[in-house]
Amino acid sequence: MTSTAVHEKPEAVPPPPPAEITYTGRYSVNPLAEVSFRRMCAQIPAVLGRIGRLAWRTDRRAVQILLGCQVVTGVAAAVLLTATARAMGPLLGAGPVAERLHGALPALLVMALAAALGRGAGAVATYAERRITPRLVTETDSALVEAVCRVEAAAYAEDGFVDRQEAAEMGVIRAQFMVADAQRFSSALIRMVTAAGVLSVLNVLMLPLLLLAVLPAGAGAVLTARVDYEIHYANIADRNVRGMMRWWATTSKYADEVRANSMTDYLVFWYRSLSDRCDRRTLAGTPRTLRIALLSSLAGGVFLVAAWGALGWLAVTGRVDLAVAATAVIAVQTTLAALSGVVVSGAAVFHTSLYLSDMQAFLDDAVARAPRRGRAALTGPAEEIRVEEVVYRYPGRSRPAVDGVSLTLRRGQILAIVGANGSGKSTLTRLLTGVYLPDRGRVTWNGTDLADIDPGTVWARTGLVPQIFAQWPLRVRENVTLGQPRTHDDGPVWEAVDVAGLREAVEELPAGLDTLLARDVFGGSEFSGGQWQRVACARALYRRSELLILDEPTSQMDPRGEHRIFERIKAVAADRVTIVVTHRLENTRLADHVVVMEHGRVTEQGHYDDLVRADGTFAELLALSQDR
Ligand SMILES: Nc1ncnc2c1ncn2[C@@H]1O[C@H](COP(=O)(O)OP(=O)(O)OP(=O)(O)O)[C@@H](O)[C@H]1O
Repeated sequence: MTSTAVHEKPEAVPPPPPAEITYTGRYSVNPLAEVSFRRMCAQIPAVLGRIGRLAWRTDRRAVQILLGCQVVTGVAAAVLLTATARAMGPLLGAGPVAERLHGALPALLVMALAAALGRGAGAVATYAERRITPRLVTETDSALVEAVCRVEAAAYAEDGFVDRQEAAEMGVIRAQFMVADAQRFSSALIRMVTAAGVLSVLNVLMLPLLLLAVLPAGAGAVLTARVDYEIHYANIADRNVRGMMRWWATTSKYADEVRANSMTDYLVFWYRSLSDRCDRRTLAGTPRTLRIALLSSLAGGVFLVAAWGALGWLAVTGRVDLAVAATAVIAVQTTLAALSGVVVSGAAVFHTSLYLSDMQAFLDDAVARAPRRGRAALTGPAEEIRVEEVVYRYPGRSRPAVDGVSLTLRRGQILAIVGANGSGKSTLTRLLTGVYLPDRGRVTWNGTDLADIDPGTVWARTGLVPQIFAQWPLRVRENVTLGQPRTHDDGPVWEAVDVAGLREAVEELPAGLDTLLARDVFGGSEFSGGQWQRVACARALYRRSELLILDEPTSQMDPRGEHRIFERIKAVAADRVTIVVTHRLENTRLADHVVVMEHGRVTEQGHYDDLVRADGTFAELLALSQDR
C-alpha cells in the first residue's frame, strides 16, 4: 500500500439505517389484538379496584378524604338540581320580579350553598389526589427498579426482557395520572347518576336519549386508546434501543470517543432514523383515529339533536310545563357534562390500565425470575470451591460459553484464568459466584451446591472486580463502601484507598472522600480510567471477602499501580480464595495454579513454570506477548 493510499478518504457511502428489530415468540403478539370492545370496557372496574388498592396502601387517610369528597360531590349535585327545579316555579311564575325573586330566594340560597359545597369538595378531592399521586408514582417506580435489580442476572440475556422493562416504564409514567383519572371518572359518574336521577323524574324518555348522545364519544375514546396502545406496542423495541443510544451518544463519558472519531453525524442520523420509524408507525394510525373520531361525533351528534328535539317537543306540546322544561335544560346540560366526563375519564382509565397491565405483567415476571434457590446457609469460611463438569450456554447462542469445566479451589490459593477473547473466562467467574447457575454440572462451596444456597449469603462473601465495572455517580467514600456496611470512621476506607494507590488522587479532590465522582453534576469531579480501576479494586479489597475475583483488574493501570495491586493480592491471599483473570500472562507467576481456556473448555493447567515448559497454548501466547 502506498502512503497516498493510506490517506485517501473512502468514497462517501450513505450509512445503513438502524437494524429493524422484529420479534417472534410470546412477546411478538400485542395482548390487546384479540380482546373485544366489551371485554375492554369490562376491565374498567377491575382497573379502578387496582388503582384503589394501590392508593389505599399508599395513603389511607387521603383515600378516605377522596371518597368523602365524592359523596359530597354527588349529594351537592342532587341538591343543586332539585333546588334549581324548586326555584324555577316562582321565577317563571306571574307577578313582579321582586316578588318572584323573593319566592325563589330559599331555593336560590340552597343552590348557592350546594354549588359552594360541590366546588369545595372538588378542591379537597384534588388536594387528596395530590397527596396520593407522588407517593404512588415513587412506590411503583421503586418497585420496578427493585424488581429489575433482584432478577436472576441471566434474565437480561433473554429475548424481550429489557423491552418488557421499557413497556413497564410506561406504567410508571401513567401512574402519575391514574388517581386523577380515577377520581375524575368516579366524580363524573356520581354527578351523572344524580343528574340523570333528577332528569328521569322529569321525563323518563330523556335519559336513554342522552346516553345515546354520549356513548359514541366513549366508544370512540376507548377505540382510540386501543390504537394508541397498538402503536406504543409496535414501537417498544425501537424506543428502547433509541433510549439506550440517546444515553450513550450524549453522556459526557463517551464525549471524546464520539467527537474524535467523527461519530456525531452517524449517531444523529441513526437517532433521527429510529425516531422517524417510530413516527411513521404513529402517523399510520392517524387515519384510523380520524375515522373513529368522525364516526363517533356523527353518531353522538344525531342522538344529541334527537334529545334536544324531544325536550322541545315536550315543552311545545305542553307535556311538561315551562318551569320543568327549564330545569330539564339545566339537567340535560349537567348530565351531558357528567356523561362526557364519565366516558372521557373512563377511556383514560382504560388507557392507563393497558400500561398498568404491562407493568404488572413485568413485575410478576420479575418475581418469577427472582433467584429460586435453596435456603441453605453457608457455615464457616469458604474453605473449598468446586466446579464439577459445568456447562453454561447463553440464551440464543448455539455453543456453550463454558463447556464441561471442572476445578477445585482451596482457601489460600490463587488461581489465574487465561485464554483467548470469548473463551469463557468471565462466564466461569459468574458461575463461581452463583450469579449464573450452570445448565449442567454444579458449583459447590464447602460441599453445598450453589443452587441450594440463598445467593445473598454467597454474595456477602464475594468481592468482584468485573472487566466492565460501574463508575458510580456517588461520592468517593460510597464508591469504596458500596455494597458493604461502613464503619463509623473512615480508617478502613483510607486503608483500601491506600492499597489501591489512590490516596494522592483523593486528597487532591476538592472535598476528598466526600467528592462526588460525576463530572456532569455541579461540584462533581472525575477520575481517569486507571484511577477508576483503582477505585474498583479498592471496593473489592475493602470487602475482605472470602472469594476475591479480579477480572482484568489492572488493564488500565500504570506499572506502579499494577505492582501494588498484585502485591496486595499476594499479601491477603492466605485468608481467601483468589481468582485473577488476565491477558498479561506475566502476572500469572503469582498464581498457585493457572488454567488456560479455549472455546469454553480448560485445555491446559498447571503452575506457570510447568505451562511455559509444556510448549502448548500458554507458551505460545506468552511468546507472542513478548515478541515486540
Ligand atoms: N450476556 C451474554 N449474552 C450472550 N452471550 C454472551 C454474553 N456474555 C458473553 N457471551 C458469549 O459467551 C462467550 C464467552 O464470553 P466471556 O465473556 O465469558 O469470554 P471471556 O473469555 O471472558 O472473553 P474476554 O477475554 O474477551 O473477556 C462469548 O462467545 C460471548 O460472546
